[in-house]
Amino acid sequence: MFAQELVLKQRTEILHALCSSGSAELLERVLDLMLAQGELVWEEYQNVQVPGRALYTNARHLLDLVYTKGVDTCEIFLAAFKQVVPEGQGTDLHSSGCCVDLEKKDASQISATQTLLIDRPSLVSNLQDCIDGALEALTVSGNFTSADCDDVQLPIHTPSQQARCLLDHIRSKGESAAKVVLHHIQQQGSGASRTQEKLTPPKELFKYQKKLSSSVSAQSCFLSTYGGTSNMSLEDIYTECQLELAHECADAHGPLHLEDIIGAAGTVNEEADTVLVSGEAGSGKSTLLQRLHLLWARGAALQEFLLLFPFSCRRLNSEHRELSVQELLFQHCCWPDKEQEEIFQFILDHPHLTLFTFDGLDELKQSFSDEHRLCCPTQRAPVQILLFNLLQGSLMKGVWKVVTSRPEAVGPLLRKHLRKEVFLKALFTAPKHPEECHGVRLASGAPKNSLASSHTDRATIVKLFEPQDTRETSQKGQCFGACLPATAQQEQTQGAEASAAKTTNLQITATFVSGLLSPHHRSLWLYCCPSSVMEKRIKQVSRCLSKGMQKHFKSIPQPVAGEKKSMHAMPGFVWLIKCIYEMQENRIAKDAISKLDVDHLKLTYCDIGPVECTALAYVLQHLRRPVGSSWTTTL
Ligand SMILES: Nc1ncnc2c1ncn2[C@@H]1O[C@H](COP(=O)(O)OP(=O)(O)OP(=O)(O)O)[C@@H](O)[C@H]1O
Repeated sequence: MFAQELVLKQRTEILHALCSSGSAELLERVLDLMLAQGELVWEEYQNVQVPGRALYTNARHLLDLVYTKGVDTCEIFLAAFKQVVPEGQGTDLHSSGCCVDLEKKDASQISATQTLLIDRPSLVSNLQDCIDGALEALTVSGNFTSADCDDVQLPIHTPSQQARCLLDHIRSKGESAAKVVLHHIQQQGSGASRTQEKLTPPKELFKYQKKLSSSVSAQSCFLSTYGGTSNMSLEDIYTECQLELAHECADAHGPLHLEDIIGAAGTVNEEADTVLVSGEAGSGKSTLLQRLHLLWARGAALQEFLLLFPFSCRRLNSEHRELSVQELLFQHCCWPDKEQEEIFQFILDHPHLTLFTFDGLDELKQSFSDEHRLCCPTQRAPVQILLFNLLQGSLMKGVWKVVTSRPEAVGPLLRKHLRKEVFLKALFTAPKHPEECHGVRLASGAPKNSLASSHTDRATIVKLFEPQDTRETSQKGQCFGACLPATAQQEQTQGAEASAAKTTNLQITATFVSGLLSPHHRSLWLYCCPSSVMEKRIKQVSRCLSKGMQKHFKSIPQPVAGEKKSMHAMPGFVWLIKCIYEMQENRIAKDAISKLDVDHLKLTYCDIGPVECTALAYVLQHLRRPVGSSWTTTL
């Protein structure tokens, strides 16, 4: 009760101490402390701090509020008052000995938005020195508009009021804005001292940053299915994956998150700037990178980087010109409309604000070598040489690089240039929507066609591919088409209404099963069915594939007079070819293709990638006339 009485009895003195200077600073600092302690909720704070109202009125309002909230709040108020108002300013409160100590709450386990509240008093003081930089970072990341900046920078605001106003705006912007500003303040504390520089990006850089992030966002918001036949929103299907540091690390607590890929945990070489994300085939490396790109472009992660340049090693293979790093960045990722030199110079001057990602190092035609050294960013060289020099840091030292690869493609030569390595482990994760097979990994670290673990209940896998309605058999029919007996074909007709997504899933399953039937994997079946049954199934499937092919060939229209007979490979044909390839039985390939009688096979517009090419080569080598004067393959 004592604290409450003091607030009442010393009201005049408290008001005088807080307001007599005419500046709102003391009152605002008391409010900061009370917010940080959780003694005032946001609405109460706003009710006290009414802009344009007399300072004394605001202070009176606070005293009324504190008094009505009770003795605990009064104690916290008095503690805040003592901390803010210098001793001997007309009150006896400093000697009253009635108040509690203000606690510093633990901000390590909470969100960035909560941290802004809990650390408000110190953030207000830290921000005063870097308001401009913080506003720039918030604008560049797309969290603040120029109107927000104008609000903060109103000439009537003192520097501390600008800081408070900025924090208040961030509250309405959410977690990503809070992270940006916290990171910025942290950089000013540690990063700025590292470089002893003030960040002054040229105007044109902001425009370029905007163009780059919108192009990265557009590239990364859809994910192709593994079969490459359709696109789905990454946001809808993305499932968190399991990451693990390659090296034991004392400071790693709890699961690793996407952003930890760039974090300090697991660092083995402080001097290196390249992080390797390794994982088996199909474990989700490209998808993870795509997710990182999308989060960055939307301002939700990696906001410490102003620029992010995504590269695909597969695509780099087809770049046959010699390029400089500048040309590589601008021609392969995003072209600056103006001031290219100025923008590139900014990147060179602030390498730690740029991130390069290279997806699929294992797909690069050349394996990593550090023989050909290059350190001049304007010197031209083959792109592989540029890439190797970027990874080892002889070019663009200080720029962060994240590279993904299957583990077998990373040798000791590259390993010595790695800052750290993170393993991507596949998870058995249920998809967000039952009809999607995305997000389902069948085995951690297993090859695509081994059983796309013993810990998994087989029924779970089967269930994931099950259609959700009663037309189950009919949809199976879609997948195996001509392979089924007449009754099933009837059902297939009904199944034609089933969605394309389900068909794709079933096709992937069938391709997967074909792989399991290959001589290499056949032994795996022995755990679940006797070999006589297996043999029967293999015959059945090869008959089905052969029939499927014949049916396809029969549908090829006869040539018009005077023209060669030609066939356009349709997705169904390519799928059958892939199944035959997966089965790895020459006999089936030979049998299936023996009756193909066309002079011209067109492969345009049917999504032929490296996997499809390999499968086509495997099967088409058995053509009766594989290369002939009348044979043309258009790719
Ligand atoms: N996190 C995820 N959430 C949902 N689906 C995913 C996820 N990761 C992967 N997938 C699915 O698995 C497929 C294969 O993933 P991805 O291409 O990323 O693997 P990868 O490790 O890069 O394979 P590779 O080594 O063959 O290049 C994707 O097309 C996608 O359908």
